[in-house]
Amino acid sequence: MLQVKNIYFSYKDTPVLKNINFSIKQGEHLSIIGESGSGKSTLLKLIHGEYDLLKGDILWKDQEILGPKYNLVIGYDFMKYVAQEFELMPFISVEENIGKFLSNFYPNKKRKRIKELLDVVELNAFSKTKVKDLSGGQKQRVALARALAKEPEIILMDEPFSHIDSFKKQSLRRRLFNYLKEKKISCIVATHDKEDVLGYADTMLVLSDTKVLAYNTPQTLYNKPNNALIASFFNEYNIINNTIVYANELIITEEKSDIIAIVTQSYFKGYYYLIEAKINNDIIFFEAKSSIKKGAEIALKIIKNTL
Ligand SMILES: Nc1ncnc2c1ncn2[C@@H]1O[C@H](COP(=O)(O)OP(=O)(O)OP(=O)(O)O)[C@@H](O)[C@H]1O
Repeated sequence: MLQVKNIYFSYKDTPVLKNINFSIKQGEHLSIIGESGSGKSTLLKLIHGEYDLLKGDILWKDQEILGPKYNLVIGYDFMKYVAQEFELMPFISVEENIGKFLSNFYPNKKRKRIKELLDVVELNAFSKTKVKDLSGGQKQRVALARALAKEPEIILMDEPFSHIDSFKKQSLRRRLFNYLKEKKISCIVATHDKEDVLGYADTMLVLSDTKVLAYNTPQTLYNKPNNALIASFFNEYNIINNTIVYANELIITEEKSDIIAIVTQSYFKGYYYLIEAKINNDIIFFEAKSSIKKGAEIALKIIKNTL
C-alpha cells in the first residue's frame, strides 16, 4: 500500500504542492488529473523519490520513499516510473530494450517474458527493430513494456498514451490496464484524457492551485462534479441556476420551458451533434440528434442521467 501523507514541495520559492494526502492499495488504479502545470508530474517524481520533500512522508508498505539527499541511487526495485520523456537505448532493438534488466540466467524464461510484454504493447512485429528507427508512439510502447518487465509492485505513468495514435490507443489502453489489474500491480496515471480514467481508474485525485481539489471515485466525481474544473474534464458543461449541467443533460423539449436558447453553431460529433447556443449573452452547449439551423429558437430541459 502506498501512503502519501501531508506532503509539501517546491522547486524554488514558489510552492508546487501543499498538504497532499492520499493512499492506494495493492492493485488499485489511481488517476491524477489537473490543468497543465498543476503538479501532476512533480507528484509522480516525488513518489519515485527524485526530489526531497519539504515536509510529509511517502511510504510503500513499511518502506519510506526517500529523495536524493538520503539515497544515492534514485528509485526502488518495486516501483517503476514511465516519464513523459522515455529514456530508451536507441541503438539496440526493441526486444533488447525490454529485456535489458531481465536476468540472462534462464534464457527461455526471458524470451517468454519479452514475448508476453510485446503482446501487451502490440509490438511483436518490431521486436528486432532498433529503437532509433521507431516512431514516437512505438517508443512510448517500448518504455511501457520495459517498465513492466520485472513486474513492479507499483507503476507510475505520466501521460502513458500521449504519443500513441487513436487507432491503437483504445486497444493498448485496455490491454495495459487489464494486465495491471490481473497482475495486481498498483498504478498511478497522470493524464489529461478522460478515456484513461473512465472504466479503468478506481480513484481520482484532482490537483488545482497546489492542492487536492477532489479525491474520490470517477463515478462520484462525474455524477457530482461540484466544480467547473472537474466537469470540464469529463464533458462540455453549462452552469444553469448555479448548477453544473453537462451538455448531454440538456435536451430539446416540446414542453413549456424556462430555458430558451438561440442556436449559433452545430458541430458534428459522430453519433450526435454538439449544439452551441446563447441564452441572453451566455453561451451554452447541448446535444442533439441532428444539426440545427443557426438562429433557431429552442426550448430545453434538464435531464440528470446518472448511472
Ligand atoms: N525542474 C523544475 N524546476 C523548476 N520548476 C519546475 C520544474 N519542473 C516543473 N516545474 C514547475 O512546477 C510546476 C508543476 O509542473 P509539473 O510538470 O509537475 O505540472 P504538470 O501538471 O505535470 O503539467 P503538464 O500537464 O503540462 O505535464 C509548474 O509550474 C512547472 O513550471
